[in-house]
Amino acid sequence: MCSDPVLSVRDLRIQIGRQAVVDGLSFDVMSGERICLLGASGSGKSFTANAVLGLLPPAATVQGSIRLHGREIIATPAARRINETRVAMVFQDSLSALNPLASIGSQLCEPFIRHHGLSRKKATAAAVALLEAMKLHDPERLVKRTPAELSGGQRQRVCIALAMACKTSLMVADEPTTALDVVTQAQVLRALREHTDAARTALLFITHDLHAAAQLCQRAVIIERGEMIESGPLDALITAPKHRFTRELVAAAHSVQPSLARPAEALPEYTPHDLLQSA
Ligand SMILES: Nc1ncnc2c1ncn2[C@@H]1O[C@H](COP(=O)(O)OP(=O)(O)OP(=O)(O)O)[C@@H](O)[C@H]1O
Repeated sequence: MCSDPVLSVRDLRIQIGRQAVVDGLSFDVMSGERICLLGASGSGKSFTANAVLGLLPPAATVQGSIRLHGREIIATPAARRINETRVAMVFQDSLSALNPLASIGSQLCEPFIRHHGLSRKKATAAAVALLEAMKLHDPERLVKRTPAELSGGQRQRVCIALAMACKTSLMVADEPTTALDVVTQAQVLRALREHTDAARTALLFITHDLHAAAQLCQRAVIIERGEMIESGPLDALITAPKHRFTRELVAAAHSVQPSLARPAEALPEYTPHDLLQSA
């Protein structure tokens, strides 16, 4: 891992009217690193993600600093970002993230054509190869379908493929597995892990789910009511949580799945059959 952060957030403050929804948040994401922003519902995770993406609502006032490769981007909305400061994104709702009227193929081709200058033919080949790498069955047929013709898990892997096609150095994934069943969650987390590893893409993973975070991330920033309460290597936070909220989070996660701290590399490849067998 190189020593310069890809993303550097300093004293981030976001207000909606008089309410502070993010209050003095600071953290770094290093090159190729996956970190999670972990907190309860309403703790300010999505506002932080949207500030990094340049997607804050007009009603929000923002202060502090967000640097991508050293360039200040806090006041630059997504639409005005240059190539070097673009951030790829994956959202919870894959159906609304994709254009319902356009084929999967035409949506996946767009970044290859627009940002990487490929011909339509080469872009289609690249799109098919990317879907194959996402372990999606029969990608040649899949590219001809529209989003509504796919399952939630297939669609979310298309969204990850779309984010990877943008070839940015940072990806933000906001609760990408929350709406999925456990088997599909594991597939999507594996796709995120393998592809960010392969492309050395840094990941800011937004979640309230410690299990999902433990499968994907090396480091965590824990927030409560818009403030950072604890941060560090995820393994250390799981084995020796310091803050009350982190302790509660770990205890609650252990109560549903005791083997929480398994390293990502050791995770089994779950199939529906395995889960049924172990039930
Ligand atoms: N449009 C809005 N106007 C005023 N306050 C808002 C608005 N949208 C969200 N909030 C408040 O901002 C705070 C942070 O919201 P945010 O969506 O960032 O939380 P979160 O941690 O992502 O929650 P979740 O896990 O439920 O998505 C919450 O207290 C929420 O009530």
